[in-house]
Amino acid sequence: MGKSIVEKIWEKHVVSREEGKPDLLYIDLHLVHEVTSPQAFSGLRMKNRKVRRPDKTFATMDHNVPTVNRTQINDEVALKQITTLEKNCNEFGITLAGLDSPNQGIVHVIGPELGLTQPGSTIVCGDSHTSTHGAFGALAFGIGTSEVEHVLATQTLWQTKPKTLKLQINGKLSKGVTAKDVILYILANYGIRFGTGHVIEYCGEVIQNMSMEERMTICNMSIEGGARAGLVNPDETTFAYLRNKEYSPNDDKFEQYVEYWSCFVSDEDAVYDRVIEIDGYEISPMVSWGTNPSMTGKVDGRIPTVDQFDTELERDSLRRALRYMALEEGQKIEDIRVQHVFIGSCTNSRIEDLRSAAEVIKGKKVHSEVRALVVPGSQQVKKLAESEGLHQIFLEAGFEWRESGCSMCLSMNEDVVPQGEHCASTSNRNFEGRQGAGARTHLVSPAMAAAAALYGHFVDVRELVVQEVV
Ligand SMILES: CC(C)[C@H](C(=O)O)[C@@H](O)C(=O)O
Ligand code: SF4
Repeated sequence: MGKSIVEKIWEKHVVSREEGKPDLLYIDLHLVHEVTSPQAFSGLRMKNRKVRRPDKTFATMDHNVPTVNRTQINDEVALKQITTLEKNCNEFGITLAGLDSPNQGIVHVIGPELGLTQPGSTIVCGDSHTSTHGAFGALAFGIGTSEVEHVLATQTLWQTKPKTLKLQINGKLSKGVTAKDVILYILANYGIRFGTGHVIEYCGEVIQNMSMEERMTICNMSIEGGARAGLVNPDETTFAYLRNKEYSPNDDKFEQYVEYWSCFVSDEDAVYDRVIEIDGYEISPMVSWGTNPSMTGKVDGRIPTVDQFDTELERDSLRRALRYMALEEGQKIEDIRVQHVFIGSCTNSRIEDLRSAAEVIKGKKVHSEVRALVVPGSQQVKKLAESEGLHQIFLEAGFEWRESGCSMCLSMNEDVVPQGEHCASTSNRNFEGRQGAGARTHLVSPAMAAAAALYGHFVDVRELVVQEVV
């Protein structure tokens, strides 16, 4: 019987196994950020322990860094977390991409772009969106702060073997439909719990045709479907991306690595605990209208009505979400007005995301009632975008062009959506208060966010594409 990539990576990393207990897994890469690491380092210090593999540990600061005047940190908690991370990295000998580093950025953007994220490896970080790295065929998952301490001290982690879910996306995507729409469509159709206890293996023609950045967007949001992680089998696209990255294997060893990485690809006859198939042609540009990522619909559709649901629980959760969002049941999604647009986050802040938004707004102006921000995922993305002149396109249209970080994805810095206002956001979570107390988030693709910035409400980006051709 064949094996799936998850089983192959797992078997390669088990250090110790005992009947009835979780397995002890070896961890190849531990990524660290300022929010979930302070107590872990304090724990080490109290027990007088060292970091076992500082060379397999890499840190950056992203969650609460300012995106303007980066050296001027006004928030006390943020300042404390940032200086604590600097001190900890210094003391424990860990490489840090700090605020003055050209490699600084959102932890899930910089791992891949530096070539730290590699196929067949186990990757952890005290952050739920670690699933992003699965795009490279790595088993990558978020861990809690006590586990961060365990990994720092031992380079291993106790884990129960997850179940496997094969999610095959057949056919092609229509023009104007992006990776973000694919994952939002999946969440809209299967809910926020369908992946519980599983690692999702994304495959099929749509995934094969995607760039690494698109695959990252999909794997990133696996966690919103409850999954432990999400991944894609490594292929030529993966290997091409990894060539010449700072921490990728050198040229002379690269082919050997490609051979090694290829061993992890799922066997044709691999068996999965669950299989889901969807059709790429069915997917439209999507907009979330509610307070979790599954409360999402097609841009040319309507918000559901209460009588469409069978149980009182579902009807209640719809009513509650609509009350928070100040929207009506049955309302047309295109009629939802937005006052803010945020292009950024580990879901959609890479160069292809910025290019796709820039293409929509080029030569046009942001609507007079909209405030729009672009926050590149990393300093490298920012620099590349500037070398292509994308920042000019954004600035001329009336967008603000910021420094890299998590920013308005969770508003731990000063980038906050005011109470009661709506934001078209390329991030991954739309929970109550996520972008500020009383803020109302709508999850969309970068192209859809850009279009909303121009019109002040949601518009079907496919129609813009068609109009331009005509
Ligand atoms: C701060 C961190 C623990 C958190 C996470 O784990 O996801 C954050 O990144 C988020 O997106 O909500
Ligand atoms: S960008 Fe958002 S989702 Fe990603 S790590 Fe930062 S806060 Fe979490």
